[in-house]
Amino acid sequence: MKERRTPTFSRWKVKGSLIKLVYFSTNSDDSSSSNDSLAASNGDRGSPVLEGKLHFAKFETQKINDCIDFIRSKQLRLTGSEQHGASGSAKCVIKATGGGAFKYADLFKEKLGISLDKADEMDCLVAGANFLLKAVHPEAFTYMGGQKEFVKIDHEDLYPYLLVNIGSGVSMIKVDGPGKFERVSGTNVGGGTFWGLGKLLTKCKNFDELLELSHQGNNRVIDMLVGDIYGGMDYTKIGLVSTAIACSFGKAISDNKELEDYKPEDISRSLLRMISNNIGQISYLNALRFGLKRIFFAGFFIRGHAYTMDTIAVAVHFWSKGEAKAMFLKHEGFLGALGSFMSYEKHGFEDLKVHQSVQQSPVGASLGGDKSHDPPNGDLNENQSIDCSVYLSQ
Ligand SMILES: Nc1ncnc2c1ncn2[C@@H]1O[C@H](COP(=O)(O)OP(=O)(O)O)[C@@H](O)[C@H]1O
Ligand SMILES: CC(C)(COP(=O)(O)O)[C@@H](O)C(=O)NCCC(=O)O
Repeated sequence: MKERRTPTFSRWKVKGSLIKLVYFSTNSDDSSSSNDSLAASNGDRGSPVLEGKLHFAKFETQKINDCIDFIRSKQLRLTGSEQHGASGSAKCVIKATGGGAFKYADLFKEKLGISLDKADEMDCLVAGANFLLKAVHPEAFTYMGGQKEFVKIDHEDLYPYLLVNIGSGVSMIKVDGPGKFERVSGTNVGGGTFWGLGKLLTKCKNFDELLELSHQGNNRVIDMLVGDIYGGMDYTKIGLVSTAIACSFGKAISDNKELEDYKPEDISRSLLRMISNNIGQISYLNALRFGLKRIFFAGFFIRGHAYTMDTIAVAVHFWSKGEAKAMFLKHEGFLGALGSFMSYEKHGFEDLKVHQSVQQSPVGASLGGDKSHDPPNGDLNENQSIDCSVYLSQ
């Protein structure tokens, strides 16, 4: 497929984290036609419509030049609406949200001649989540006992829900409808904490290495379990089995060991368990606070990693006594970027309609798809595209 100059947007984050990019390309590979006549046809609503695909890519922020090269090579920018005269401007614009939209505005202007049009981060997260939950199937899934089960979302019964976005920090948002939400809580112990502490404690050089280590580790080497405290017994009266973690990293107090004496994989696993469990617990408490039964977890901390999802799901199940359900999203890390895309509305994009098949893009379609480092159970969702139509304002 030949990709064309298309409406696109991206989300930039500060150093050490990720840049997420979502862009649209038209289906046709007839490079001799102009984009305008080629891509636009009339939808059944009478609006001009572009048939194509949404693509997802991510780049480590430290490799921002790769991202710039990618955007340049694909000639990504807002063109669809310009050509329909909706914006009335020939200015090159891409939508951006998050801290990077401020931090990298000058760089994008200088290197690509592109202006970053900033969109509010919480608005974008919610718009992205609502879009995915309503338009894309399969998208949401539960994870229990190593089993992933996709959930069909009833559009009439979607709201209210709790959205927990685990990025560098964690935001917890009660969503009541399209554009109707409140950020009810958050925690500063999030994905950045796992990566930052993990880096210090294990000397890992990249996030995927740290995640991979956690896969092989044993947290019981460092964590103090209920059984360690009560001579191998459960504390049945308060509902704690002997294998429950009583105190993360607790064994390090009395082990008489130095950091070097612990295996990096055990440290990584304890850390991942500690942070995931804590997020699961705070999320449940907020769900309880507002009587919410469904909690959707997103953000790139998750990375489709089995152990992370299992810990979060077990925490929610345990604390809610099975009343609340943790759900995860296939496009977990792209909510903000997707929400940015939805905000092109003001530039003449009326609607985005998804065709129900999710396709695998050819390998290499995304420079950001650093496949070699993806964790064993992770979804390679940046390599997936979604067939869709973009309706343009008349
Ligand atoms: N390749 C990666 N490099 C750095 N962090 C990663 C990577 N993959 C996943 N992460 C995790 O994702 C977190 C950032 O999540 P993200 O959804 O991108 O949030 P944000 O950019 O809004 O802070 C990091 O703190 C880290 O825990
Ligand atoms: C400030 C943020 C919204 C930024 O989003 P992020 O880049 O972490 O995805 C987030 O880090 C956050 O919600 N932190 C928790 C702050 C708190 O409630 O304590």
